[in-house]
Amino acid sequence: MNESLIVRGAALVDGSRTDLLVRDGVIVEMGHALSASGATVIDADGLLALPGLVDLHTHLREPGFEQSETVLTGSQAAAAGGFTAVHAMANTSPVADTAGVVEQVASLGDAAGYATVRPVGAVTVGLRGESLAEIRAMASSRAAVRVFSDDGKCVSDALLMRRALEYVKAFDGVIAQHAQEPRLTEGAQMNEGVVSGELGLAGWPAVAEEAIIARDVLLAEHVGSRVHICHLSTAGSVEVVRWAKSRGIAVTAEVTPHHLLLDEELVRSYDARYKVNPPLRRAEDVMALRAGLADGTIDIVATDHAPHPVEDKDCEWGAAAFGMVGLETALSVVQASTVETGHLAWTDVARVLSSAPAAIGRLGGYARGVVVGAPANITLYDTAARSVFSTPDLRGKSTNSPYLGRELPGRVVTTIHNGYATVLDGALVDPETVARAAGAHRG
Ligand SMILES: NC(=O)N[C@@H](CC(=O)O)C(=O)O
Ligand SMILES: [Zn+2]
Ligand SMILES: [Zn+2]
Repeated sequence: MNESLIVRGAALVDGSRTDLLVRDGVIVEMGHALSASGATVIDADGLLALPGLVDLHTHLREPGFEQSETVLTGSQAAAAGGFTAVHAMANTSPVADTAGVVEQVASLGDAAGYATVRPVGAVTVGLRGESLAEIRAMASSRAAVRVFSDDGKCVSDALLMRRALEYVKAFDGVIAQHAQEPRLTEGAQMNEGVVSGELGLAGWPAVAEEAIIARDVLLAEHVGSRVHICHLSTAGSVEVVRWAKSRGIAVTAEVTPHHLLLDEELVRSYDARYKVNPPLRRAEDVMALRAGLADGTIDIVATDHAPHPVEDKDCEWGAAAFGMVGLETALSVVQASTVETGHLAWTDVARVLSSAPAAIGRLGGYARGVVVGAPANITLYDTAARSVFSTPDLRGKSTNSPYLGRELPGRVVTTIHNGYATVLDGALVDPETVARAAGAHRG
């Protein structure tokens, strides 16, 4: 295979303009007026070339919940959002707690070809929090799992958490904790505070998140291992992580796009599209999360894309499932909540949505960005576009987006994964073409 591609006149995050020559899945040359015989030319005039986005926290739902999402449809949603790699959470059925399941998920991702799919392994068998899963077998399997999480559930047993941290240290893995003290959140429906009091909904106190984070950074320090905190949602969580980093603890943290933009006032609508775990918090928390991302306390933005079928969302608040889809809107929501507010520059966006999550997941070449010699994972983005987000913009199987009907900035125009296009001019490239290109890339 000697497929070549020229991306013409893209703006890089540092503001410079360049052409990019891509051959056999690698960026081989950057400069002006590049040419190559037989190359496909993509006009990127006026577009920003970001490194392909990497999501550390995606729910793809396969195996087991294919009515909500599959590896194929979820990676199509990812490509539409400018992602070229996703980490698929383990709360499937069966749970991804064995080498067999993680290898199955990775193979489905390879076959689809829309993004690199890295399975996350469960920390405990069946996510039950009772005994450790086959962490070592998943790490040394073909799927080479490096991120382990019981996400959806908290590893609340301190001894199990300690043992898990000790285990992953041997192969440079990381435990991604869903920080939710279960006893403090029994029956919880929304953030605990003034609004929950007014609405008469059971509250979810900030301390339930912060206490687990405090415990786990201390355990990580004690063991000398890496810990990652999923979906930080409170000002206090930012404070705890800031303190831990100041002590040199190897902690990394993520925030979701929705926690950067939306707050608990939306729950007054009783619209279950706003029901999510952890819950939308106060406006002060949103501001603290933006500040924490800006000063580096929070390392990355991760979508927590959580598809649910209509019947689990189109119902009364108390009965509805927790979770929102977020792959297609992530970059636009980050633009609205951090770039347009002056918290981040585009170089920072490239870091928090690509190189930093790639580094945490130990995704080699992905951490390098748009440079000669790096794998050609490139997202061409129109920062000046503005449009009302609507159902046809959703490319996954589920429609539980809180942004439907909302005006958002930016548009993903083209996504290039391993040197071939998965999205061209805003449209998904068809599955057969993508699968063939992916197969050719694998050789
Ligand atoms: N975020 C959610 O509200 N839901 C997630 C689980 C999780 O991320 O904790 C899901 O799997 O639906
Ligand atoms: Zn979670
Ligand atoms: Zn999740």
